[in-house]
Amino acid sequence: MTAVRLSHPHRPVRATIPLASSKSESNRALIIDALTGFRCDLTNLASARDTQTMIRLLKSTEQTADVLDAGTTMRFLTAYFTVTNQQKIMTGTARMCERPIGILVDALRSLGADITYLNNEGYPPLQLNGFTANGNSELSIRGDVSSQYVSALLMIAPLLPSGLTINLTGAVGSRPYIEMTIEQMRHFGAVVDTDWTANQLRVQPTPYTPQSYAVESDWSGASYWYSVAALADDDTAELELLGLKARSLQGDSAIVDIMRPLGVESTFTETGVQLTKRPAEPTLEWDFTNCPDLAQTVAVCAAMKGIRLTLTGIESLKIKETDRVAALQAELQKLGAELVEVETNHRYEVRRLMQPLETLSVPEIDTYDDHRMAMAFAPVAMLHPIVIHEPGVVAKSYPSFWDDMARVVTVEEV
Ligand SMILES: O=C(O)C1=C[C@@H](OP(=O)(O)O)[C@@H](O)[C@H](O)C1
Ligand SMILES: C=C(OP(=O)(O)O)C(=O)O
Repeated sequence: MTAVRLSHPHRPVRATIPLASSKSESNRALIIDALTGFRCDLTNLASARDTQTMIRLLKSTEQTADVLDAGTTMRFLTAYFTVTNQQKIMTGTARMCERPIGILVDALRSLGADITYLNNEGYPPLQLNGFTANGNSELSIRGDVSSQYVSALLMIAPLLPSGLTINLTGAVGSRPYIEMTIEQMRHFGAVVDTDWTANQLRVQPTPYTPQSYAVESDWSGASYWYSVAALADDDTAELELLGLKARSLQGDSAIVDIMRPLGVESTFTETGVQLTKRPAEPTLEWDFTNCPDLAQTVAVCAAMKGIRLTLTGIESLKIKETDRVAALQAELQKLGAELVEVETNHRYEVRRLMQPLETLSVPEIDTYDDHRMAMAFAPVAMLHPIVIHEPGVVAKSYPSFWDDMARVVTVEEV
C-alpha cells in the first residue's frame, strides 16, 4: 500500500479504541525476562514491530542481530548481549546506522566490554566481541542525548559483580523513561536507589526474580486519539481508549495535561479513559524534554486548531526515526502552517497561516520512515481530507492504527 486517503468523519464521533500495547514497557519486560532465564509470565506484549523484533532476536542463535529501525531494541540488546557474553554483530536500517550509540559503547567498555565499530566510530553496526567484568562499579554518562543508554545500563546492572552507580551528567532528557525502567526493575526484585537531586542512580548486585507482568496500553499511541478528539468538529464527540491507567509508568500520559488546554477532558474508567470535549485556549507553551514522542502529535493538532504553540525541549527529535523537526517543518507547510525556531535556545513556535481550510487542496503527507509522522497527521482528517504516504510505517509501534482509525473516518487505499 503506498498511500491512504482519510476523509468523512463519522457522525456523531463516538468510538471505542482498542489501542496498542506499550513497546517501551514490553521491551524492558522482555530484557528482564531474558535475564531471569525466560522464567517470567509476560502478558499483553506489544504487537509493535520493535517488540516483535526484540522477541525474535532474544531467541535467535544467528550471529547478526538486525534490529531494523528499533532504537530501544538496538540499545537494550547491545547491553544484554554484552553482559551475557554473546558475540554478536548489531546492525539495523540505514537510519539506525546514523543514530548515535557511542555513549553507550563507551560506558560498556568501561565495565569490561570488547566492542568494535564496523563502519563509523560512534554508530552501528557494532561487533560485540565479549565481556569480562573488570570490577568497575561506577560510571558517568551524559543524560541529554538518549535515555535509552541509561535504561540499557540500568537493566544489566544487577548482573555486575558489584552492581553499578550511574552518575548522569548535564541535562537529563526523557527522564520518565528512566523511571519506567527503574520501576519495572523493582517489580522484578532489583534494588535501585535514586538521588535525582544529584542525578545519581545506584543498582545493587541483587538478581532479578521471575514475576508475572502485564503491559499497559501505549500512551504515545493514545496521543493520536486525543488529537482526533481535539479536532472533532462535534461538541458531543466521545472516545473511549481501552487499557490505560491513571497511574501509569509511561511519561507520555502527560498527554492528559497537554490536551486539556487544547480542548480534551479525560475521565478514567474501569476499562481505560473517556475523552470528551471542552473549550480550548488560544495559546499553549510546553516543554517536551520528558515526552519527546508527543511533540509531533501536539504540533499538528495545535496547527489545525489555530492555537499558538510554543515548544521547548525538542532537540532530541533530530536523532529519532528521522529528523522530526525538519520533517514537521516540511509537512506542516502543506497544512498552511509553519514550525519556526524563534530563539536560538531551541524555542520553537507553531503558527497557523490564516488560510481558510477549504482553500487547501488535499494535502499529501510524506512520512520519512517515521511512524509518528503518519499518526500525528492522520487526525487532520477530522477537519479536512488528507492523504498519508507509506502508511505501513505505523507497524513500528501501532500496527492496527489504520483499523482503529477506520472507526472514526473513512480510510481508503489510494
Ligand atoms: O526508552 C524508551 O522506551 C524510549 C525512550 C525515548 O527515547 P530517548 O531517550 O532517546 O529520547 C523515546 O523517544 C522512545 O520512543 C522510547
Ligand atoms: C523514538 C522512537 O523509538 P526508538 O527510539 O525506540 O526507535 C519512537 O517510537 O518514537
